[in-house]
Amino acid sequence: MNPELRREQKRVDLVMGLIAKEIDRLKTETARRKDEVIHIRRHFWDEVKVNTDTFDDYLETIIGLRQEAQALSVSQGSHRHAYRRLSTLQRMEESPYFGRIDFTENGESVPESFYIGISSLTDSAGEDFLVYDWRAPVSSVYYDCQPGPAEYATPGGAVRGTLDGKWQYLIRHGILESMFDTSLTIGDEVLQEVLGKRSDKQMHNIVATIQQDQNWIIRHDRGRLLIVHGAAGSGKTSAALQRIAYLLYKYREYLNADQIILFSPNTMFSSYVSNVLPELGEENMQQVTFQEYLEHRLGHEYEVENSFGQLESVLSAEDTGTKRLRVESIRFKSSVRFIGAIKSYCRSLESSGMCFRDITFRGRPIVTAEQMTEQFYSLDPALRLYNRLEKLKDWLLGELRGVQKAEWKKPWVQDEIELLSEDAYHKAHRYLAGKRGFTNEAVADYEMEPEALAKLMVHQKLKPLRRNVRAYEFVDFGALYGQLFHDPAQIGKWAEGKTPAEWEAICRMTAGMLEEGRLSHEDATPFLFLKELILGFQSNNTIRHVVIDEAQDYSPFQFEFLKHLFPAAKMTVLGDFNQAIYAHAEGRTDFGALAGLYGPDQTEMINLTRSYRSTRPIIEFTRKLIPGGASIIPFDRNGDRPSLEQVSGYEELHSRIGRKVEDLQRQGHQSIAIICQSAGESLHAYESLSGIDGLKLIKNGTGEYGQGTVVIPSYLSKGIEFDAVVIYNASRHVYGDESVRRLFYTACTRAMHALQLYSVGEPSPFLEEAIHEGALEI
Ligand SMILES: Nc1ncnc2c1ncn2[C@@H]1O[C@H](COP(=O)(O)OP(=O)(O)OP(=O)(O)O)[C@@H](O)[C@H]1O
Repeated sequence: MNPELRREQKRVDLVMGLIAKEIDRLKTETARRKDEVIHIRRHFWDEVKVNTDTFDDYLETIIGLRQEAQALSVSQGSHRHAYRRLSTLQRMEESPYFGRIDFTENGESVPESFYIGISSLTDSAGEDFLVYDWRAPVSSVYYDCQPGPAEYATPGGAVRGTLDGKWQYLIRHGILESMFDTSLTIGDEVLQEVLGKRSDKQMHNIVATIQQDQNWIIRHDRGRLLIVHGAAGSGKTSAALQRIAYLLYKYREYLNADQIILFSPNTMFSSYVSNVLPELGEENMQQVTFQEYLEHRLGHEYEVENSFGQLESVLSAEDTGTKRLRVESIRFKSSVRFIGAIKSYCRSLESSGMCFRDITFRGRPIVTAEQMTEQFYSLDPALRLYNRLEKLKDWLLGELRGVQKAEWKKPWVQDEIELLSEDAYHKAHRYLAGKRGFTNEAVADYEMEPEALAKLMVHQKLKPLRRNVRAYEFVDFGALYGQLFHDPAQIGKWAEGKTPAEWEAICRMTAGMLEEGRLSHEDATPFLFLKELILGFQSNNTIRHVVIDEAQDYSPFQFEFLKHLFPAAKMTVLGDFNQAIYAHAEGRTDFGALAGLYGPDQTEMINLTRSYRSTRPIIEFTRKLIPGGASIIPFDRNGDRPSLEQVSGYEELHSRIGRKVEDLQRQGHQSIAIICQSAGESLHAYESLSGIDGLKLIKNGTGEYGQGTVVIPSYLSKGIEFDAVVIYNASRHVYGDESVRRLFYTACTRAMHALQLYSVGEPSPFLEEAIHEGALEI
């Protein structure tokens, strides 16, 4: 061992010793805190005397309860805090730090060494930092600067000085295996090693090798909207997750993980990325898919198609006319123009056109839709729709009180009373006794008046109606949305005459679906938008950051919607238009239109062009599949050239894939994906390849990303990666239409180390350039 390594190993030993001591202390502390929590929970009610006899007793009970709950919450908080620190230190036990900078601050004569790791660590006196958190202000020098003049921002202003040198450390279980002088580029050696590893079933943090442009994204902190457009594998998801960790660190006093929400493309992706923040000692942010959100808000009234269903219906449409109609419908209903049309429609509802539902009781209408319309439009027209609906709601509740008065003497009430079960009868007795002031012990003394019971009976029967009125169920949103499509010419005017060519047919198609209780994916967001415009947006003010991954898949409509939904939040949007697989994005190549969301002053954009996921030969191939692909820069990692085998039929295809998978497994690839275009093709492939050991079929709704060999539809493979990818059938028949080019590109870019394509018959025209230029072995 050379003297420098020996010296550095000594330091590692010192730090490891401190970590071990701190871990011991925290183990004792977490055990103690845990006991404390269990004790408080177990004896919670022993400590609180519940007495509500007098107001003072009641008050004392409440105060006692509060104190106990507070003690429990403090203990739980301390336990959580100690436990999290313990987990972080246990991770640091594997590798206490990964980098070092020597920085001489202006005015000082000797450089100071800063060691950088996943979290800070001070000496036992708590005075000197032995390790700096990668998110600390000074650590940005490590990611951003080359030797020479350097500076970093702190809350107190910029600190200037000279960066004298920069090192990368490879420490495993306390042993310093190597250290590199990385003054010029950050750890290409280490990056090589990290990227050359086999994939894992969960994504890992990249803090040891964050690149300069990624660091810019992570630390960017100006304006409302940050847009990242980056090539496949350029680290967008990684940068987004480390950015969340950074924000949680920087604003730890005001921000917690629950105030950040990540919109992910599907639930499998959510599970795939859920490890990164805990690995960095942070709690996970909230994760949701847009579909989950839609379903949550739309309830069960409609059968709501999901985005994959929409894609499948376009992919599998046999007849070109139906397909064109659907694509046109999707594109128009996702556009900013349609948002404008819906807003105009809403304004028109201020003077006429509201749709209501009759309120019926015991089979007959007690307030009709016509009465509601009359009442609604008799209200002050200066009031907003929502305020008028509130007034209408109060009026309806009044009408229900009138019904109650009118009904209690009717014979049906007596009939119902006679049918009451004993239990229900006693319940009513207890309830009325309580209302008359009888205490629990004296309930038996109360003699129930028949009149009170009859009134109670009617009151109970009307309860669901009152609940529905309070929830604005009397507004017929389905009819309101459907009405939009009754007069194709009117919406044309609102959309400034820019409706699609087959607009009338689209209107008929939409109205038909709504009547059948179905809501297509492209209608779901506009439907909800209309509802919210009328009822007032149910916004969420607690969320401070919204991160949208795979953002090319969101329509302008969805962005507008999210902006309204999270009015207090900043947004980070990450995507790649070369992977835009949905019909609404056809023809769109960048996020230019998004700048209008918060205005140019509040918007920052960055492009990532270097790609890390795949070997150089794979990237040299995939970038030939898309226009402008030449600007994608591969990270220099060796591997075999992707190869294409043309077969004459499915039988041959399946036997070749079987042999190839065996071969890949033998080479040690742990995750192998056979990627098909659609769900139908996946099922066919899965059934035909059943001879492959442990083969799994991934379907929409598969919640966990596992390892092994899988068959997966192209659109579900978004955002994730595999050691080796087999493209099931890259033929002209399957990937011949320009509309699926991006889908094909997405599928091919999932491969980290090996990529094999098969084609039954003539290969896809997308491959021509790659074949011509020798990027694909045939
Ligand atoms: N700086 C880095 N250091 C180490 N690994 C990195 C770095 N940047 C990216 N990677 C790795 O590259 C792979 C791709 O990263 P990621 O999934 O974040 O890219 P992406 O841009 O979101 O890709 P896509 O758009 O194709 O889904 C991951 O394995 C990630 O760990």
